[in-house]
Amino acid sequence: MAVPALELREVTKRFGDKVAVDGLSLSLEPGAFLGLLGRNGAGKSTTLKMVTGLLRPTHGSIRVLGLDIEKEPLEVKRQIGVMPEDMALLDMLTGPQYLRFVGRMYGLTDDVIDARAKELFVKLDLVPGPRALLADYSFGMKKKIALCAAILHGPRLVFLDEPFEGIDPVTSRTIKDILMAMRERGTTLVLTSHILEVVERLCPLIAILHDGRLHGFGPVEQLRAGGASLESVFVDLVGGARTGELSWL
Ligand SMILES: Nc1ncnc2c1ncn2[C@@H]1O[C@H](COP(=O)(O)OP(=O)(O)OP(=O)(O)O)[C@@H](O)[C@H]1O
Repeated sequence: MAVPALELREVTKRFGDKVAVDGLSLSLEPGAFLGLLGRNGAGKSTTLKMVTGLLRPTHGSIRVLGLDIEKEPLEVKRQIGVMPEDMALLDMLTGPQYLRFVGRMYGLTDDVIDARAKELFVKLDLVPGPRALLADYSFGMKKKIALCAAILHGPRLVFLDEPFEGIDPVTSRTIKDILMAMRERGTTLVLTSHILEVVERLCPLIAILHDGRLHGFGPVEQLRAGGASLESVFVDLVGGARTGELSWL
């Protein structure tokens, strides 16, 4: 059997008394495309931070592309791509400068970086042009640059935290196409999103986190057995929405 692209065993993360992730175990085959779902505060970003080496688990073990993240954190970081939730970009740089900075960290030559950046700028319609500073980019443009930085080096495993948040519908379509093309080439992808219609169409594999625990994991068709929408499956698994009027309206 192939070495899993990602393997979590009994992973727990505590922040003081708060248990953000609680004994999470899951394994992804190479080439898998996982949609990681959960309500606000379910533990999705904490999980992504742990599997990308930004946070250490309180308990449990994580292997990424066969590497133990505790023992070989740098090698893991070299081999993966990450689009984090908080997009800590370097505001005083232009887009192409930022991508050079990121590309050099991955050992790419400037020629390769510039050629790939040019392609990405056209594809993602990054209109501010080569001279605009990241500080002046709109939220959606920052998202796009963060995506460029995550995939510039052609990683085999990519983690994307809310890639479609604040993105216009046309760019959203382009991003979906890029992700599908990466998947066809065998890249393993993990994304979080609250846009269930997008996840339903894009991700063949779904994990649903609730209070830091796995409440559902499997192929999307299996979870939706009986023809239910992913939204109803999700709401059933994590508890119903509160209905009723507000007292003053
Ligand atoms: N650094 C931290 N210190 C204390 N508590 C934290 C910290 N980071 C996360 N938490 C808590 O852990 C829980 C899980 O947070 P997390 O950001 O992983 O949720 P999420 O599923 O990504 O939510 P969202 O969909 O709103 O982004 C939350 O209750 C959050 O308040």
